[in-house]
Amino acid sequence: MKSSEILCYGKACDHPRKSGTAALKVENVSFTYPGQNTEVLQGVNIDIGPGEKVAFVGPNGAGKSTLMNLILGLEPLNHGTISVFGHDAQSCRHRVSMVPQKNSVDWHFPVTVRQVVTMGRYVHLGWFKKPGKEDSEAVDKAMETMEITNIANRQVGELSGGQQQRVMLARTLAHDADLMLLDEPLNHVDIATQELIFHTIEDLCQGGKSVLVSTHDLGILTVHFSRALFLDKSIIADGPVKEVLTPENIARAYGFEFHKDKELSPWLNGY
Ligand SMILES: Nc1ncnc2c1ncn2[C@@H]1O[C@H](COP(=O)(O)OP(=O)(O)OP(=O)(O)O)[C@@H](O)[C@H]1O
Repeated sequence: MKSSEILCYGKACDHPRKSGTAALKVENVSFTYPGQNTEVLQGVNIDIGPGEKVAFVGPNGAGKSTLMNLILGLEPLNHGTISVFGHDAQSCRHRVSMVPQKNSVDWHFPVTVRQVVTMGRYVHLGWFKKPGKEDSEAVDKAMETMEITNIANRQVGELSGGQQQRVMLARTLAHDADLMLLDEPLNHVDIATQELIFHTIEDLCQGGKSVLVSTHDLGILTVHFSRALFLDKSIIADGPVKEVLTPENIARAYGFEFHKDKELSPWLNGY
């Protein structure tokens, strides 16, 4: 995926949020990439409310990034519907922001940290209007939250993996979307950055934002999430972490056989 696609938000719509509607509603979505003949998503249904923080779990190739790209409108939908706060997701792209997987961004793009974070404001501005005081303040605040103010003038290509991840999160904060899709935000980050990311997500959800976080780290589910969605082309399980994080569901999602008598990893004991 090109940086220009990831950084494109589409036109801001002025549809008010419909009261009582889900932040995200995915209904019967199936998807096949153009020119391919295998479905990568099959009959997916998801309903996420305002203020919810949901872990999105599944093996490599399960379709997590594909679904996030469909929600953001980066791929055209083949089958089913996706709505955001009661409106067709395609017409409400400014309400949704995404932190893409780190390796899907072209980090050689010659821009500074501050310029990337400011891109989060273009959805409110359009590409041709200059950022004003309010935008500048939003950018400052986002950089402060992600603790990157001291590297504001550095080129993003020169940064470490963890610093780049903080920059992409700051851009999302500056965007101030209502639904945030974070695609493996914990990859390449140290424990301090992980903690910062979790605290930030928690604050966002307390403020009514909805956040969907894809992760391969099942160990964090019980600590940081109350709800988890297991996907492997179709939804394998969806519900409170305490109920869905079972050896059977993990085995189903990751496609291995579960033996009751086999010893499990320590963090699964008790499930
Ligand atoms: N542009 C594309 N064209 C064709 N097939 C694609 C494309 N992008 C992804 N795929 C395929 O779609 C399937 C789902 O991939 P996707 O990246 O959505 O999975 P994922 O769950 O995000 O995996 P991971 O955990 O490894 O990031 C895979 O089989 C992948 O090969």
